[in-house]
Amino acid sequence: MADPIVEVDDLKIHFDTYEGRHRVLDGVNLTIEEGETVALVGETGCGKSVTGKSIMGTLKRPPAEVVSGEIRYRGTEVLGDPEAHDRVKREEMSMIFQDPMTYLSPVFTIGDIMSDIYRYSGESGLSWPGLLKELLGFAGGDEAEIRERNVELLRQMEISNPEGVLDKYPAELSGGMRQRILIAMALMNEPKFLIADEPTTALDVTVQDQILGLITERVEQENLSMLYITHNLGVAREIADRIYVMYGGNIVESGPADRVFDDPRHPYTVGLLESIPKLTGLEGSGIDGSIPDYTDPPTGCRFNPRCPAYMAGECDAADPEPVAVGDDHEAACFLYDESMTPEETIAVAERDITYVADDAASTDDAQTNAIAGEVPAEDQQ
Ligand SMILES: Nc1ncnc2c1ncn2[C@@H]1O[C@H](COP(=O)(O)OP(=O)(O)OP(=O)(O)O)[C@@H](O)[C@H]1O
Ligand code: NI
Repeated sequence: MADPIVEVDDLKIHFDTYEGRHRVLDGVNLTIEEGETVALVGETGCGKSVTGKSIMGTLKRPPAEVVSGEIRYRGTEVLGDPEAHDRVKREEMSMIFQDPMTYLSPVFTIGDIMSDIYRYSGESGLSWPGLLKELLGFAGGDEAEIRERNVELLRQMEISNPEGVLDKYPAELSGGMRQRILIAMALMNEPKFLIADEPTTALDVTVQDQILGLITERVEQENLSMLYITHNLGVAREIADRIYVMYGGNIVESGPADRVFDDPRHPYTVGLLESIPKLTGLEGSGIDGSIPDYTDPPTGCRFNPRCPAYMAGECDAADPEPVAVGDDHEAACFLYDESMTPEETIAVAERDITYVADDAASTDDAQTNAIAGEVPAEDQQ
């Protein structure tokens, strides 16, 4: 096993709002190893972005409050040490987002914005040309060389007319082009670790694949480690070495991508996967209940009100700890205990977890029982 690059340990994040206290992250544990691509999946509102922002150090505190936990980057605790976090962020991490327009100022050209990023990085004490020299091994650092470097970055993103694009304003470019530019910018500081938060969700289907291809190509070529946040289970399976499934602010299941998809053990994961064919076939159906109310979450396992394998007196009494259900495969569920063999856990999953059959998907009853949430709607885009 490679060394961990990022470790999240018992992360609890609450938000104080006028509606009350939102107990969102409820003890998240997550590890990303060197060179590994990890996908974080789950319905809308389950806490994926809050987790990503916590790791990136961009969560605003307040309203967010760290109730417990540690985040270690190559062994250095950063959650409680903003200076260390800033340094790591500047030198090693980058993030790409769903909506590039939020991060591209409309009044500057792409070339200007890219230059600004160098200047911002320069706040660490190095001048812009100095930083370039330092980071990119440039001998000089005059305007022409910097422009040259920007052109090269855009070319890596398969932008065919990089010179022209540098002189354009963000609004003059397509969504896909803007996302390519944002990825190029994210790679400017030569990060070692990338967080991608739904980077293709806002794009046309045909463009989604191209962007995903560009990201995975860069990740492979530069040997980056990546946390990829998505609703789209197909994408997660395609790109991830390991998957973390999140529900209501908890990691409910984790493991190698193939294992989690082929042998899901947590009732939530089972429902999530079963809801895919339904959703691609039937628009708007199969949606049931909702994620927990974070101001008043269910006691015990937060999934218990929606769970087909719910056991009264157990699931509502205590928080389930992750249990090994296979090789490097864990589920946080009272159906399993550590003494079981992987085969026994499969038998339990098959016996105790039953969702409504697909052919009943159009009835009201199925709608209240099936698990779908927003996941498939996003998959359809
Ligand atoms: N700034 C905030 N103030 C108050 N509550 C917040 C704030 N940010 C997030 N939350 C709470 O955290 C929950 C999880 O948000 P998060 O953005 O992490 O979900 P997500 O899994 O990324 O969803 P999506 O797939 O829609 O992006 C939200 O439902 C909301 O209740
Ligand atoms: Ni999100």
